[in-house]
Amino acid sequence: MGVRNINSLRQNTSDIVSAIITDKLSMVYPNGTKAVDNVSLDIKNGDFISIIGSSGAGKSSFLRIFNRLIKPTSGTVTLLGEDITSVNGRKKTGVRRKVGMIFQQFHLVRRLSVIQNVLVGRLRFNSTPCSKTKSLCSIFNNEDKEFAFDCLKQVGIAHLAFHRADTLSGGQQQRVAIARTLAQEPEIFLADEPIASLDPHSAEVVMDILLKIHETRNIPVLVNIHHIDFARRYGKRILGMKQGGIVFDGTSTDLTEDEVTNIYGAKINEAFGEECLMVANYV
Ligand SMILES: Nc1ncnc2c1ncn2[C@@H]1O[C@H](COP(=O)(O)OP(=O)(O)OP(=O)(O)O)[C@@H](O)[C@H]1O
Repeated sequence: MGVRNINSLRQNTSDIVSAIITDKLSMVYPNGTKAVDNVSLDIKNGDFISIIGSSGAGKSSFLRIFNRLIKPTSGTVTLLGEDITSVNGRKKTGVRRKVGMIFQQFHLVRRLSVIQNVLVGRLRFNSTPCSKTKSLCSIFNNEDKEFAFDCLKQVGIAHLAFHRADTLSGGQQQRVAIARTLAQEPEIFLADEPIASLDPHSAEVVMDILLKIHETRNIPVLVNIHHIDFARRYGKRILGMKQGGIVFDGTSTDLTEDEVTNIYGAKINEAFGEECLMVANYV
């Protein structure tokens, strides 16, 4: 199957709200590397998307444009009805609040407790200046603290709230990162290789949580995943990236072996890596 035409997609799903629309989006790094190449897509609130592709295909760069961690070099991105292609300052901060993101390497403050890490997600709702002499918890009101606890409950680790972040397992730390993202009340959820460092069981727990977030909040979730089995199992829609372009846009049923071979080319082994085989044996 080829890339779906943006207009036909709009017609098919006209009753569902667009969360992200990209039009001829490209990203060329200063050294000349074209990471994203002319991508036009319509992403709906009802989308749970697995993005697959070999290392260097452009998956991370593509996601990072949506919370404006990087600025595209041409084309446009419309996010929740607003053109965010070139926003700066407060508007860019507003985009970062609306678009939550987790990463392979959790990015927690290791020496802080779990609940303090989650409260970091509330910082953008809090106007109290955070000085070195004030502890992080003291600048938040009870409502924020209850909210943070509730986020931890949603990822099943409220009992670990007062543990130091660096005493947790990788899977637990990723759940803290998800809770911190929930605390910012995102309208779009991005996950860049969220399970790449996790054991098979933890990987499944994390993917189940992301799916639940999508279903209960009706927000789009876009997940970069290296391995095909997870992408197929969880993605309601799968995007295949190759050399910065989208070469596949369809369901797991549409994703034939030929499509997988086309997406990964000579790097086909990346699609069925060791971790993936471990998971396949485990489930
Ligand atoms: N800051 C940067 N400066 C220059 N080139 C970059 C930069 N970041 C990424 N690239 C290049 O852009 C291309 C796309 O990289 P990107 O990380 O987006 O791909 P990816 O599919 O996410 O890869 P991986 O799965 O290995 O993370 C690659 O060729 C990469 O080397």
